[in-house]
Amino acid sequence: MSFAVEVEKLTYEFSNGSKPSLVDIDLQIPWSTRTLIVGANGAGKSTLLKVLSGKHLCRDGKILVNGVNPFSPAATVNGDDECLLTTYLGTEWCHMSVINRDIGVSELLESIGFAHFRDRGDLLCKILDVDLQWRMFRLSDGQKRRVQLVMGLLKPWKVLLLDEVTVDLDVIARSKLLQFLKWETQTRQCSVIYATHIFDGLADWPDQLLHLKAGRLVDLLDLHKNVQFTASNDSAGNDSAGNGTVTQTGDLVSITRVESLHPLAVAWLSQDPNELKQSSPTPQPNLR
Ligand SMILES: Nc1ncnc2c1ncn2[C@@H]1O[C@H](COP(=O)(O)OP(=O)(O)OP(=O)(O)O)[C@@H](O)[C@H]1O
Repeated sequence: MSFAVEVEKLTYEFSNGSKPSLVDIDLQIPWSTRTLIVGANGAGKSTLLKVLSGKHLCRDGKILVNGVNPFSPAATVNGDDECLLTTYLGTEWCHMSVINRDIGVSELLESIGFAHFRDRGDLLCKILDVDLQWRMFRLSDGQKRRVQLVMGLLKPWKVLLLDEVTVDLDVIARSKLLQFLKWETQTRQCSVIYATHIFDGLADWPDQLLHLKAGRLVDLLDLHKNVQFTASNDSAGNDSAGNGTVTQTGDLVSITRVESLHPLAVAWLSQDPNELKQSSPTPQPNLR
């Protein structure tokens, strides 16, 4: 199969929506790659990930994941019962009720086939520092999220759709998780698509960057070809707060000083429509 994901002329509108949440999207995501989706609140990131996961039926446009329509009941990985076509880990998944129950972590993991995927499960527990002796109701939010991630990633997938599920993780756990996902894409044929507002530690993680703006795909950058980080400390290259700045010459985006995608996300989003900005002035605090 040539691409992990192929999308043509995809337009999607919720049945109760007043306008389409995704408009005329064309996209090809190669195998063994990591894609980051950048966009303002409401830009369509979650909707795109859910459509790709087969959660929403999309009548307009073509969507293929591993060559099959992810909404189709027959959307499985040909000849491989051990691998899921897609895994979507998003907000609703984060709120699964079982994580607050008085249940042991090993019992919880056994109930979803830990024994069958023992090597992968042990590796995930090690990476996410999960102790099988823990009891769920005694854990912190971040520890619960780590157990959930072990559960969500236990069964291998062809395409992983991550909808900002790392907010509760400490920096070490997040970094190890990102390294694990990178290793996965390098060692078996799979791809990861990750929507996030947190750009720390991501500079050398993605292969490509998508920018969604009001449901449209407005930028698609190949990180290896179109983005460079320059080491210059010269003040002309930085904003007043000393953060990196972004300049674009043709297809090449240069990010100065900081090796981070944060300045690029800020540059993109600062040009995006923001209904709040247009409708009312920012309220000023009353300091009297
Ligand atoms: N269940 C729904 N019913 C109707 N409209 C929806 C629904 N979910 C999302 N939308 C609309 O679709 C558009 C895209 O929403 P989406 O959740 O995909 O944005 P997002 O980029 O993931 O935003 P955020 O960064 O806030 O998570 C928004 O205009 C939103 O109001």
